[in-house]
Amino acid sequence: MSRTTRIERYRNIGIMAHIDAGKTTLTERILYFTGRIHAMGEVHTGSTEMDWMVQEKLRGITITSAATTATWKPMRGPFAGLSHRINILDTPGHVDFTIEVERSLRVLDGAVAVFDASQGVEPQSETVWHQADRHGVPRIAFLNKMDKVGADFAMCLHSIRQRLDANPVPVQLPIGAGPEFRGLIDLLRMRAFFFDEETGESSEPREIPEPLRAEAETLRLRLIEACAEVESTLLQKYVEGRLEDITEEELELALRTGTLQRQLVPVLCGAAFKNKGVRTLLDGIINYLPAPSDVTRASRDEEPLCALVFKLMHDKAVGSIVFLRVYSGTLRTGMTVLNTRQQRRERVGRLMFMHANKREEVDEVHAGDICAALNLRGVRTGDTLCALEAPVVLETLHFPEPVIQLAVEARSRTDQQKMEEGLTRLAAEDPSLRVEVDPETGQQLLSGMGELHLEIVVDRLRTEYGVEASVGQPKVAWRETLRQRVRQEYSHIRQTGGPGQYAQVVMEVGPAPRGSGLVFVDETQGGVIPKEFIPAIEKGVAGAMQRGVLSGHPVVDVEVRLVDGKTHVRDSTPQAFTVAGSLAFQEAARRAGVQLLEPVMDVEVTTPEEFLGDVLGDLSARRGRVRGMEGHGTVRRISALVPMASLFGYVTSLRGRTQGRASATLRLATYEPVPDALQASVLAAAHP
Ligand SMILES: Nc1nc2c(ncn2[C@@H]2O[C@H](COP(=O)(O)OP(=O)(O)OP(=O)(O)O)[C@@H](O)[C@H]2O)c(=O)[nH]1
Repeated sequence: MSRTTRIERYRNIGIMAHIDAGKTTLTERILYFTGRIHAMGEVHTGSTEMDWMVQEKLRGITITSAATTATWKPMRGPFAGLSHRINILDTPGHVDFTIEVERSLRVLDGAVAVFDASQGVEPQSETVWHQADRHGVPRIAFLNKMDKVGADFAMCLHSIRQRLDANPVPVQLPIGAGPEFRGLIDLLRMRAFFFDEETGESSEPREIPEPLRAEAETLRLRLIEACAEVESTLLQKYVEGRLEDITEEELELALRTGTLQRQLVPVLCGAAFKNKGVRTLLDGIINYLPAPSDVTRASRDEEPLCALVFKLMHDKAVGSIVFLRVYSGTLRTGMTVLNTRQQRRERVGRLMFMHANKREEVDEVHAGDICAALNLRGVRTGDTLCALEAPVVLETLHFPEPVIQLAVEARSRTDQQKMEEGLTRLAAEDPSLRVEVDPETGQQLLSGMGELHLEIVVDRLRTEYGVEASVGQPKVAWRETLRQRVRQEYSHIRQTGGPGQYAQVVMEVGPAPRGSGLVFVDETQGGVIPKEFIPAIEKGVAGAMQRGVLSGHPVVDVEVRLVDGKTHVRDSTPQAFTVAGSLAFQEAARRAGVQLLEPVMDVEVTTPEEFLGDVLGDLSARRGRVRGMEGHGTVRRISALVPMASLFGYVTSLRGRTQGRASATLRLATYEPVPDALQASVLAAAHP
């Protein structure tokens, strides 16, 4: 099957938002308007097409970023009347699932940021916005819930400017707000549209209502100014005062250029729930967000294949599903490709497009496509698949560090096996979940991004794998690092019976800056240790760091300088040097002194003013340091740094003390040294 839609007419987009801003409802309406589904699901009845996993239905929140495809012909703008293909990557709004946001951002070309118009920018949208900044993703903003009491267009623009440091440029002005939200003024055409209350469809264009004329004109001028900063021809007309010569097309194109260059963010609004503003948003997606060919020049079908694996999923019926974004070339079933990261060849089995929980099988996919492949066995998230003759490695995904740990134990021997299998699959799907076995207790240890994250893993073990597990108390995922620099000599010599082992190393071991992991430098001279043994030594050090020295938690941020060593002609082997590296490091770490580090979270609490004192008192009792506070109406937003160790159950306790009216988001800010008294008690608990 050859390409059906030209690559210039693709839009690979994500929809990002704070939890409850209406992302699922909006996605659903988009699928409805683009003819993909015929019945509209409602989130509260648990029937939406995107939220298809059981837990998602039960909890009403979006966990998995499913990819889905839709077709849209914009009514107006430079692409009017042309059929476009929109691939939507759903991204969750909850902070415990940043990995999902991160992997979507890695493969999408543009995004719609959805805000609750009565709230403005909320903490999680801020986090996701900055993640998108890091990935250089062009965005448009959609102010949803304009029908809600308290919806405030001007407040939202202000908060986008202030909190996101962005340049919001409204292309619409709402007519009324809250229950009075009746229509939109199109600031490019300077016409008004009114909604049908039943269907949400807009009327024929009309005159702008007199009371809104002045505001519309001010905003249009603001729009022209923003476009003039992007396009010099517009600037000319603007400075010469020839505003009436500026055409709608010129403005559309300047808005597109400005969005692609990330100089501005077009702002649209509506109420997804009532179908209001969804069609104009779809037009906006096509008109302002980039095609794959705007982002990567080489994205052509004739180029050699290059694709990124951004997600793995296990499906009971078909087995492992690998989600791919094709950057260039064509991928066909039966083709052999190279997985450059794993250094192995893969034969491509079945290929398909995913429409939420339905699948469309195809025999080839092209540059720009987001698709799923079955039975690619050795593939991991972040791998690159490419043509055998043109190997490349794409930058992999950034996996967040886990902050908490949970021991789980199967209730029976048969469950044990099912649990191991289930955990292996869940960890393959979710690289932010780590699974290991506690060497002392033999229990499975799960490490993850937060309490909710691990709760869901345990829940999935039960519902998808039928495993009843006993779950321990969640613990902090501590880290160790070294207190000072030491010089360490170590000889590993075994010469009794059989082939001997001989390896001697001399290294300087000490702390390295936060976030550097292991910095290993070979400074040996004159070939005292042959080059082929150096990686073996590094492997030994890395293994010892992973196992930890005092508490069984990994050692991080260490510099190791290999300065000297000795070999034996017959008895020196890579294995002997790995052992020497490992034991030298352990000895050095003990002498240098181990400092326990703890994850410190960035906590953002939104609370009604009346609970402010109580919330602050509680944060300080939890060793929290308040960094900032701001108010919006009677609602206060507090930002604080709090150690993970004192945050267990925080969200539940916060709800309890504020009658369910305050909310909080937590994300890892940094690792900090643990106070000595606490370190002593953690170590005592590790070695009772
Ligand atoms: N008043 C009003 N409510 C809306 C609108 N859109 C969505 N909602 C409601 O807001 C709530 C949250 O909507 P969702 O679509 O689940 O939000 P979400 O952002 O997908 O939430 P998560 O998946 O949990 O991140 C639901 O109760 C919706 O019915 C709207 O336009 N107006």
